[in-house]
Amino acid sequence: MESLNVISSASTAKPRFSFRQFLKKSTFLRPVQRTLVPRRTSNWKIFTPILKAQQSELKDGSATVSKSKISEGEALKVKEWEVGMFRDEVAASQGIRIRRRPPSGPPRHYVGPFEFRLQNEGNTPRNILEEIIWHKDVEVAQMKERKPLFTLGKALDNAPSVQDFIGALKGANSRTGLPGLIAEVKKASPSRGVLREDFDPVDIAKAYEKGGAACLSVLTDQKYFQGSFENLEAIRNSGVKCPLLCKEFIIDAWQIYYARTKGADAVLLIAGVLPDLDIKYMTKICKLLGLAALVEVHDEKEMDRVLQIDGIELVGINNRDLETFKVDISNTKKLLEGDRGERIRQKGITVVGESGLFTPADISYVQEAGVKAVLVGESIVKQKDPAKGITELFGKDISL
Ligand SMILES: O=P(O)(O)OC[C@@H](O)[C@@H](O)c1c[nH]c2ccccc12
Repeated sequence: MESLNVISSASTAKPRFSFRQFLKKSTFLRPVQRTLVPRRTSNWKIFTPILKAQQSELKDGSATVSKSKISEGEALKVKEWEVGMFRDEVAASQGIRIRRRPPSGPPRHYVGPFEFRLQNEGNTPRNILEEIIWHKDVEVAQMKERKPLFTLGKALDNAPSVQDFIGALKGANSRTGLPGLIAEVKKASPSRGVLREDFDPVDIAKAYEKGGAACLSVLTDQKYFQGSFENLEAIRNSGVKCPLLCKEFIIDAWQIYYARTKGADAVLLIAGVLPDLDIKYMTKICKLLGLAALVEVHDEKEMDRVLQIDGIELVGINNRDLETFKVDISNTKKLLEGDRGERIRQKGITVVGESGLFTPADISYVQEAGVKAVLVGESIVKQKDPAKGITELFGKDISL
């Protein structure tokens, strides 16, 4: 529960009721109990009109026409959700600490004779991940304005056909007996700075493919990772055959459609950022577009949230805490132990060990923990010849 600071007294008059009574009466202090979707409502019921609206907007820009078919009650729920009302409250109730945007304006609440301010409501991000998300929120709004969904229809039709991302990982795993490799094309990161000065994304992608990578991950965030959608597109058009993961901070379904127009075969969904309903909705859009969704978790709580969502096939365990940058590869093991690991196996989920993998011993360690794939950036992107870097990472040539 947030603590409260009395920052000033709006009136010198004596309060009409005690401080205790006042706390009880003030509505803004009560936890928000509204849920956006009644528990029993099937998610499809809500998603179907939105997905249909998106489809018709893509076809002829007529989203408003089909949206009018939504019943009033549903439209209200959809609206609430679309505009992000109460989003942060819903997210917080699921243990998500990342807020979507800075709380704007002076956060003053006039209740009774006092003026109150909730602590921590300043417009300063709490950590780097929150800073990235706040920046992304503005960036996506601008991109959407420049290229609304209905303008993407043609580009979607002309996009290169989708490659089977999960199939490629499983195939590599059974061919080599080692985890399938997703090799990351990453120039820089907020935690490690610039990883490689002479950075040619296409050359690196080709070297990765030659070295035996099953799939590639391409950073598209510009500000914090020095990546771009041009890099993704250039790699797709360069003759490289590996399926491509668009490594982006997705907060809006529009980004998934956009990633597909640039040739993505998979997208990343970060559970530490997205509430359950967003994950459900976005994985449905991925299915519709033929994309794989790599749902990333970092702790037990996020893993448990993801495990109660149906239809998730690919889960990444990030060994790096995106809020503190601390890396610990035993995180992969911890999240795959006991009952949790058993449920993951029963559900047939392919698990990807992510971040901080540098040596053959690291690869064996996460493989023994139960992963069928790994996502590696730094240790191979830094090598003069990234293909050789892969051989060194696995302790053998996996291209054969
Ligand atoms: O460079 P590393 O430590 O091998 O990590 C790669 C990848 O796991 C990491 O880049 C990553 C994992 N999840 C992310 C989410 C956003 C940005 C980056 C990431």
